[in-house]
This record gives sequence, structure tokens and C-alpha cells, in this order.
Amino acid sequence: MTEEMRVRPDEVPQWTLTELANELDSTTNAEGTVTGISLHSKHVVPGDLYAALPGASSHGAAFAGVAKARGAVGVLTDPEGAALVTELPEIIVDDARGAIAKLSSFIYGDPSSSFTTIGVTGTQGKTTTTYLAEAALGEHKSAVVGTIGTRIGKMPAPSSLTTPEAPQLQALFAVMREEAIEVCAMEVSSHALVQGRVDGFVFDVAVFLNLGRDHLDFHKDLEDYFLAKAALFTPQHSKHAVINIDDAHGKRLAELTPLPVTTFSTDGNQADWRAVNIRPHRLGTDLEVLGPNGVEVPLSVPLPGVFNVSNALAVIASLAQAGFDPAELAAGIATSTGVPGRMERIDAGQPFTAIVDYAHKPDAVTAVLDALRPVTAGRLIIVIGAGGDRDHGKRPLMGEAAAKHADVVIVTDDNPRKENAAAIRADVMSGAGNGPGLAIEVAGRREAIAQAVAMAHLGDTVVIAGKGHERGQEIRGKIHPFDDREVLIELIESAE
Ligand SMILES: CC(=O)N[C@H]1[C@@H](OP(=O)(O)OP(=O)(O)OC[C@H]2O[C@@H](n3ccc(=O)[nH]c3=O)[C@H](O)[C@@H]2O)O[C@H](CO)[C@@H](O)[C@@H]1O[C@H](C)C(=O)N[C@@H](C)C(=O)N[C@H](CCC(=O)O)C(=O)O
Ligand SMILES: Nc1ncnc2c1ncn2[C@@H]1O[C@H](COP(=O)(O)OP(=O)(O)OP(=O)(O)O)[C@@H](O)[C@H]1O
Ligand SMILES: N[C@H](CCC[C@H](N)C(=O)O)C(=O)O
Ligand SMILES: [Mg+2]
Repeated sequence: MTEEMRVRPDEVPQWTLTELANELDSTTNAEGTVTGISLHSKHVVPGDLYAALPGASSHGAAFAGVAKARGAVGVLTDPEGAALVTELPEIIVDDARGAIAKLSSFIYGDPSSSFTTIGVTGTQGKTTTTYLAEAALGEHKSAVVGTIGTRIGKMPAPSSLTTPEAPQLQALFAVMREEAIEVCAMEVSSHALVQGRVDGFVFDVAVFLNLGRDHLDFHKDLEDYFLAKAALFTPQHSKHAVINIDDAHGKRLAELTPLPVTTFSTDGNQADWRAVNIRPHRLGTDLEVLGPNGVEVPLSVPLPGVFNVSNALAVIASLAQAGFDPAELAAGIATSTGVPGRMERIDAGQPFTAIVDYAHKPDAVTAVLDALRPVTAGRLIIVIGAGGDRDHGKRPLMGEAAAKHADVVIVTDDNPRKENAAAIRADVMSGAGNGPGLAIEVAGRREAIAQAVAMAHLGDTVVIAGKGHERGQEIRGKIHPFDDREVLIELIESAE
């Protein structure tokens, strides 16, 4: 097993329940010493305050017994939850979700004020941008929080969700403070903003990458989704905005935000930071970056696609705003060894190019295929599916984008979760069937990848889209081991 960074600080906080209740203008019905806070019963460690919140499928108060058995000393909950809790002392507040981030930051002593925080939002590119920030920072001690997990000083520390819930996040911040981290670059999802996971502290810099179709199962419509993201660009959440004005919603946000704004563009727009003389090649892109006050630095982005130039510019603009030297940042980006499952090249001696990528939204599918087309002499073959229990509306649009930009589309399963896999494939096929090329449906992801490998020749590019770094496939609530990269290598080797 690889070594992992701790997820709780060594220096354990000590608060009485009364002190915490006071902080929330509430009271408590017993005493006890609190040494941490948890939002999920399964994360509780002895000494924790268990925050029992109302959820979509249950009220956290129903798990207070489990939390107690794991050593919780009290419960923070709302009046509805209080009616369910009998086994632990309570702090009751009307808006328990509103209280939890503030209290989590308080318990750990506002740890993120000890380092620079960069919050990255956008429909696509957050993970890539935070990883490129880590590379850009070179020897400076940095941390990354996001979809693939947390990294503190390049050591993994497990975290769930793209943006962890506040108790987990603030504990990780406290570890970062102990590790003398200089900069934490983190992904901020729209879910996190709506659910107040990043309340209780203020980002030094907030970055907006783009807005496209996703998560319309959670947000009412695209406008609602935009407004959720726009909330990051208010003084309550951030001090400074860095915005991609090539994106129409970015342009709008730059006018809307009350924060001081730095803009960037790869598209010839009049921005503070601009990419010029863009020279794509098979493995990435070379270019020059023009910045404020006559700054001009050469940059080599070792990831293919102009969209990754945009992600790299976001890194330079935001870290330069935080005081780092653009030339050093550019030199750091050039050393990136890539991002797991993002445009990741797989080489098992096959005659064609094979790429594993995390595109699971229509714009990402388009961006990836557009990036690969100019460097593909033969056919562009994509294996694609869509996740279950997520936005249904994006499925035909993903199929359509694949069919429009690839020569062969193999529609298969992603994570069906609790849905019927055949029904999801039919949704994707309804869009994929409209393209000029060949669209076929193959049940079973392994079988679909095998078909792609069997049909690919010298000069072709095969893209396995949607699951990137994921190591399992969720089918009816159970996660089966499945890694696109390993499966691809196995199938290439067995085809020889
Ligand atoms: C829609 C959504 O964001 N749901 C999150 C939310 O669930 P919920 O409020 O409905 O909770 P619930 O399942 O009804 O449970 C109620 C409460 O009981 C607690 N509980 C529940 C079960 C148990 O055994 N013990 C326990 O303590 C839960 O922690 C929760 O507080 O609060 C839970 C606790 O933190 C999260 O785990 C859950 O994330 C679910 C798993 C999820 O899939 N979220 C995704 C959609 C998400 O947040 N994604 C974003 C964006 C990704 C992207 O950009 O693409 C992310 O930031 O990851
Ligand atoms: N700036 C961008 N514009 C368009 N597509 C992009 C951009 N950056 C990355 N992509 C595509 O989107 C996929 C996901 O990228 P990444 O994981 O960096 O995004 P994310 O915003 O973190 O996604 P998630 O919301 O799932 O965490 C990549 O594999 C690539 O296909
Ligand atoms: N953070 C994203 C991941 C999607 C990954 C894709 N493989 C899928 O299962 O849809 C989500 O929870 O919507
Ligand atoms: Mg991500």
C-alpha cells in the first residue's frame, strides 16, 4: 500500500460543547469535550461532534446511534433532527447546514488563513487546472483538493467528492497548515457552493474556467447553474476573480462580479493574460504568454488540446495574482507529467494512438475530439457512455457531440449506478445515431473497448471517454474493479 497523508491534524483541538454552542448563539443540554467534527457517521472518530443534517434520502439524525458507537460526544442538528436524537447531547440550530462550515473552520482555528487558497470552478477543466497548478509551483509546498482526491505536499490524502464537505475540508486545511503548505488549489463544484461546503473562509483567488451542460438534475436550468457558480465570485467567498473571457458566461461574470478581476484568453480577446503564437503538436502545445506590464514568457503545455492551454493560462494568471513569478510558473507547467485519466496516453506497443480521458459532458467530448483530429491521420474512434443517476438530458448531447466529431462511436456503459444500463445506452444512442459516421452499441465496457482495439489500425486514435482515473464501475450500488487504462493494456496485449 502506498503511504498516505493523515486526514486529521496532529494538533487536536479542544472545545467544550458549551463553547461551540455559544459560537452558534445556541445552547446545549450536557457537557463534553469536542476534538473534531464529522458530517457522515462513518467518518466519526472518538471526540467528534456529529453534524446531523437533513438530506435528500434521509435525515442524518437517524445515524446518531452509529455516530455515538464510533465515539461522537455530541450532535449538531436542526429541530427536525433533534426530535429523532435520544442518545447524545445536542446543539440545536435552525439552519444546521448553514452553521456547519462556520463551525468547522472555528473548531480547527481557521486553518486556511495560513496559506494562499485558489478556488477553481467551471464545468470542465477543474481537476486539470489544479494539477497544473501543483506542477507550476514546483518546489513550493502545495496542496490539491478535488475529484481525484487530496494531495498535500504531493502525498495523497483520501477525500470524497470533488469538493469535500466542510468538516472534512477544514480538517484537511488544518493538516496543510501543519505541513507548512504555501498554496492550496482546489476544485469548487456548484454542489459545494449551493450546499455551503466552502463557507466559513475566503479564497484569495477564485478562477472561472467555463460553463457548459451538466448537473441539470441538481440545478433547475443553465441559468441556475451559472448563478450557483457566480456565487464564488462575491466577497463572501473570494477576494479576487480570474476569469476566462473566451467563454460567454465568463464574459458575463467579469461584468457582474463585484470583485477585482483579472481576465485571460486563448482566443484573441483583449485580456490581461493572453496566449499567442499557439503551436499545437502531437503531445501538447507550445506558445507565448503575454501578461500585464509587458510580461512575456514562453510556455510548453505537455497536454494536448487548446483547452489545456486555457487551463494553463488560468494557472499562470491566478498564481501570478498570488505573487508568484510567471516565468517560474511556466517552467513548472512544462514539467507536468500529466493528470491521471485526463488525455492520458496509453502505450502498450500498439500501432494506433490510445487515450483515456474523463470527458463526460458534451463540451468536453467536443473539445477532446477537436484536439485529437489534427493529430490523427486515420480514423478517430471513441468509446463512450453516460453515468446513471445523473443529468439525463446531457446523454443525447454527449452522443451527438461524439457522432459529430468522431468517425466511429461505440456507445457502452459508464457507471450505470442504480439505473438500467440498456436505457442509458439508448439515451446516448439517440444522439449518436444522428452523426455522419458509424455508431454502434456494445453492452459491457470491456467488450466495447475490445471492439475499439480490434478495429483500430496504424494512424487511428482510440479515445476511451468518461471514466478517466476511476478504478471501479458502479452497477446497482456495487463497485466492481474496473480501470480503463488497465483494461485497455490487457486487451491490446491479448490482441497481439
Ligand atoms: C446531491 C448531493 O450533493 N448529495 C450529497 C448530500 O447528500 P444528502 O444531503 O442528500 O444526504 P443523504 O444521503 O440524504 O443523507 C443525509 C445525511 O445523513 C448522513 N449519513 C447518511 C448515511 C449514513 O450512513 N450516515 C450518515 O451520516 C449524510 O452525511 C447526510 O448528511 O450530502 C452527502 C453528505 O456529504 C453527500 O455524500 C451527498 O453527495 C452524494 C454522494 C453525491 O453524489 N454528490 C455528488 C452529486 C456531488 O456532490 N458532486 C459534486 C460535483 C461533481 C462534479 O463537478 O462533477 C462534488 O463536489 O463532488
Ligand atoms: N478547459 C476545458 N474546456 C473543455 N473541456 C475540457 C477543459 N479541460 C478539460 N476538459 C475535458 O474535460 C474532461 C474533464 O476534465 P477535468 O477532470 O479537468 O474537469 P473537471 O471540471 O474537474 O470535471 P469534474 O466536474 O468531473 O470534476 C477532460 O478529460 C477533458 O476531456
Ligand atoms: N463528478 C461526476 C463524475 C462523473 C463521472 C462519470 N464516469 C459518471 O459516472 O457519470 C459526477 O458525479 O457526476
Ligand atoms: Mg474534477
